[in-house]
Amino acid sequence: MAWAPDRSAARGGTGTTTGTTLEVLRALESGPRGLPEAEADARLARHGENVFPGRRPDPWPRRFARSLRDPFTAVLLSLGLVSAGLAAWGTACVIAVLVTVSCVLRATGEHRADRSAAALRELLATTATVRRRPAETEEPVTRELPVEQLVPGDLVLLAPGDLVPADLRLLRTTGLTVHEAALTGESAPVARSAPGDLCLQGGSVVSGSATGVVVATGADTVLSGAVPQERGRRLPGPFDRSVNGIAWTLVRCMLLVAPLVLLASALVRGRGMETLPFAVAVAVGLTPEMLPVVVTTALARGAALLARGGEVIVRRLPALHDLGAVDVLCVDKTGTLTQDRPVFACAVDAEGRDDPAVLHWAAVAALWTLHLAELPAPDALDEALLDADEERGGGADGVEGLVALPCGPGRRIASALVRVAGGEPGTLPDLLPDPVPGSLWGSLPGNVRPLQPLRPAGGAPAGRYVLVVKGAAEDVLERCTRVSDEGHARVISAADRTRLAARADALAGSGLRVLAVALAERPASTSPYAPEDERELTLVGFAGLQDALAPTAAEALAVLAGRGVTVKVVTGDHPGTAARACRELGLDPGEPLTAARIDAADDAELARLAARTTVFARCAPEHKARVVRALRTGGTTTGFLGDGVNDLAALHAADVGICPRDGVAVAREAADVVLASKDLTALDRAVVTGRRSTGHITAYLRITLSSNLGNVIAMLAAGLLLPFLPMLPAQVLVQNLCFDAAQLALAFDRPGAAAHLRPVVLRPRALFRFMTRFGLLNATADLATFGVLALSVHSLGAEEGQAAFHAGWFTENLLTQALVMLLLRAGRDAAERRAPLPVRLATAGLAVVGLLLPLSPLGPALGMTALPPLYYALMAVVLTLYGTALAAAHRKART
Ligand SMILES: Nc1ncnc2c1ncn2[C@@H]1O[C@H](COP(=O)(O)OP(=O)(O)OP(=O)(O)O)[C@@H](O)[C@H]1O
Repeated sequence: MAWAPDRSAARGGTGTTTGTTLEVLRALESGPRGLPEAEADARLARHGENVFPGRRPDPWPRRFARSLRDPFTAVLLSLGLVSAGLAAWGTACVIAVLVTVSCVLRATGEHRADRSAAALRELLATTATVRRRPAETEEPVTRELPVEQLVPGDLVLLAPGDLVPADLRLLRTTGLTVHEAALTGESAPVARSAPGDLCLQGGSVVSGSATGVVVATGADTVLSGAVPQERGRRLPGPFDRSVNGIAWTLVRCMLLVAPLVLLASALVRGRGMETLPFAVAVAVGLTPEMLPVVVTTALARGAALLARGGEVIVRRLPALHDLGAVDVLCVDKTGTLTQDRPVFACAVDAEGRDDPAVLHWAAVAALWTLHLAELPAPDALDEALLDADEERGGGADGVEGLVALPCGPGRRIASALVRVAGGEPGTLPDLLPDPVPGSLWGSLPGNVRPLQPLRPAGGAPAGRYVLVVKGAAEDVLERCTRVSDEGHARVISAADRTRLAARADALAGSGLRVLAVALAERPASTSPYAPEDERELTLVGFAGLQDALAPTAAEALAVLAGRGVTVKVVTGDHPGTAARACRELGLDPGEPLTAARIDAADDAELARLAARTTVFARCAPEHKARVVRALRTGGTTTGFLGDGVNDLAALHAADVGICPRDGVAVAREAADVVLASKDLTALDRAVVTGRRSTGHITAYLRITLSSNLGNVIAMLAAGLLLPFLPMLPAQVLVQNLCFDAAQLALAFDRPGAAAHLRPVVLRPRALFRFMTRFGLLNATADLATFGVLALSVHSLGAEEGQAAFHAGWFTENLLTQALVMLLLRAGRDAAERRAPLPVRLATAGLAVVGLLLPLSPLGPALGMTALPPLYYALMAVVLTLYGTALAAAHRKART
C-alpha cells in the first residue's frame, strides 16, 4: 500500500483573488496569471532594473572625493594648506602630488575591487519566484528570476527564508510573518496575513507563504526613498577597529610633531615661524599615505584568489581580514558536522520495545507536513521517516491531512491534524484521551500559519480527528498528560517523565537524532488551528534516526585546530546527539550547555560559561545570537557558520557571518562570506588567505612606519644641528614615491607556512611597539650616516657640502628602505627566506635609484651631487651593521 497523495506535489498551490485583489491587479495592468514575458521586458525598459540605489557603484569622481575624507589625506591636505599659506610652495607641491597619487590609486583600486565584487555578486544573484506567461495566450509558468529583473505588475511567490524582493501588495497569504527590522527596527516578526497588506522590500519571510503583486521596484520602493543609507550599516568589526585605531594614533602623532619641532627649534636654535615648512615636512614624513591603497589591494587580491575556484566568495572586503583573525568558529551540527541525510534507525514505545506504530504515526505527520506546510525545501527528517515507512510497507490509506504546523525558528515540534476514515476500533487504539472540547481552538498568533481544514464547514465528514505531534523529546513530553502502556493510555507520573526523558537521552547519547511521537483525538472543527492546541497528548514512543558524519569534517576540524581556531557547536539538537557526533569527530564536547542554562545566565556569566563550553544544545535563534555575543564579549573574534532562518540573528551578531551558497536568501544576504558548500575544508583556505592578506598589510605598516619614524627622528636631529634643510621638498617627494611604489610589491610576498598557524589580527599596540623599536634602529643608521658624511665630505665648500649631504642621505635612505623591505617582511624567518621575484625586483630598483640618481643628470636638478668613494665604503659598513641588527631584532620581535 502506498501513500495516497503524490509526495512530489507537496510544494505548490496557486492563489485565488478577491474583488479588492482584482482591483489592485487591474490598476497595475496585471492579472492572476502573471505578466506576459514581452510585457515584462517592456516594463523593465520603462522602469529600469530593480536595483537598490545604494548598491549602484559610486561614480569615479565621488569615489575620488570620498578618498579625500580619509584621515591621513585630510591631515596631509591641511598641512598642504598651511604650507601654501606660508608660501612654502615646495612642501605644498610635494603634499599635493602625494595626495593626488594616493587618491587616484585608491579610487582606481576601489573601482576595480567593486567591479570584481559585482561580478562575484552575480554568482550569488538573489532570485525571486515569479509567475509569468511565456506569451499572452499561454499558461503561466512559475520560475526563478534574478530580482533585478522584477517589474511592477509581476506576481511573486514568497516562502520562508526569502527576502522580499520589491514592494508587494499581497494577494494571498498563508500564515505569513515577516521580519522588517531593516525598515522599522522592530526585531520581532510581524504578521502580514491580510490580502491587500503591503509587504515592503527589505523584509524577510520568517514563516508562512504568500503571493503578491509588485507595486514598486528599484528607487521607487519605500526602503530606497526613506532610508537609503541605513541598509548595510553594521557595527565596526576587528578590521575597522584596528585600522581606525592605527589611523587616529598616527594622526594625533602628526598633529603633535609639528608644534614639537617648532618648540625644539625655537629652544635650541632660537628660530621662529620660519621653521614651520620644515615642521610640516617632518609631520608629512610620518604619514603612511599609501595605507588605504595597500589595504584595498591586499584584500581585493585575496578575495579574487578565493573566488577563482568559486569556492569562497567574500562579500565585504574587510571580512577577509576578520576571517584570518577568527579564533572561535561556531558551527551548527546538522549538515556541517553531519551529512543531513538522516536514515531511520529505530522506533520504540515508551518501554523501549520495537513498535511499528510509532513509525506509522511519525510518517503520517511527516507526509501531511510535506503536503500542507509549503516548506521551502522538504525536511530531511520527514523524508527519512516516509522512506522507512514506505519500505516497511506502511501507508496512510484512509488518513486525510487537514492542517499542519511545521517546525520553525525556535519551534522544535511539528504536528499534523488528520482525519482517520471510519475510526473503527483497531484503527486508533484505545490510547487516545477523550476529545478536547472546542474551546481549545484558539486564535492564531502571528508566527503560525493558519491552515484551514480541507473540508468546508457544514457537516464534518465521518471519522476521528487525530492530532499527531512529533519533535524534540523534552518539548513533546511537556505537552503529554498520558503515556501509551501496551496500547492503553494511562496518566503520566513524575517517575514516568524521568524514565522517558532518560530513554530519550540514552537514544541521543548513542548518536541518534530522536523524535518523540504523541497523539490526541480532537473534535471536528473548522476553526483555525494553533500551537495552543498541541497539549494533553498521549506519548506513543520515540523514533531514532542516524545522520552519518560528514566525511571531511574530522580532518577539517583537526586542520582548524592546528590553525588556532577553536570550533564550538551551536545546535538546535539534543546535547547527547551533538556530544556524540563531536566525540566521533575527535572534538572533546566537554559538558554541553543547554538553552535552559543559557536563559538562566546573565550576560557576564554567559561570557564565562561560553568561553569554556564546546557544545551549546537545544538552541533557538536567540540563544545562538546570545552565545555569539557572549563569546565576542569575552574578547574572541567569533565566526558563525549557518544557513537557515534560525541562524540569521547569529550571523548578524558574529564578527564574520559565513553561509553556504545553498543557504536561504536572507542568510546569504546577512553573511560576509559565502561558501560553495557547507564544508569546513573550504573555510580553511579562506582563513589562510585572510591571514595572508592581513600579513601583507601588517608588513607594509611595519616597514613604512618604522622607516618613517627613523626618518623623522633623523630629520629632527639634522634640522636642529644643521644650518640648512636636511632634505629638500623635491627629494622628499622622489624618495616617498619610490618607496611607495616598491612597497606595492609586498602583496606578492609569501610568508612561510608557520605564519598561518595562529589567528592574525592587526594590533595597533604591537605595531607601535614595533615601530618604536625599529624606528630607533633606523634613526641610529641615519645618524651613523651623518657621521659618515661628516667624515667623507667635510672638505667640500658650503654649497657643495649641502648637495653632498642631500645626496648621501638620499642614497642611504633608499638603500636602508630596500634592506628593511627584504628583512622586515612577514614572518620572523624573513631574513632566511628568499623573497619572491617582484619583491626582489622592487628592492633592487630602490637600491639602483638610490645609488645612481644623485650621479645622473637628474641629481643636480634635485639638488644633489656625486659623492666621494670613501662615502660608499663607509656606507657599506653602516649598512652591513644595520642589516645584521635588523635581522636579529626581527627574529626576536613578537608581532
Ligand atoms: N521535521 C521535524 N519534525 C519534528 N521535529 C523536528 C523536525 N525537524 C527538527 N525537529 C526537532 O527540532 C530540533 C531542532 O531542529 P533544528 O533544525 O533547529 O536543529 P537541528 O537541525 O537539530 O540542528 P542544527 O542546529 O545543528 O542544524 C531537532 O533536534 C528536532 O528535535
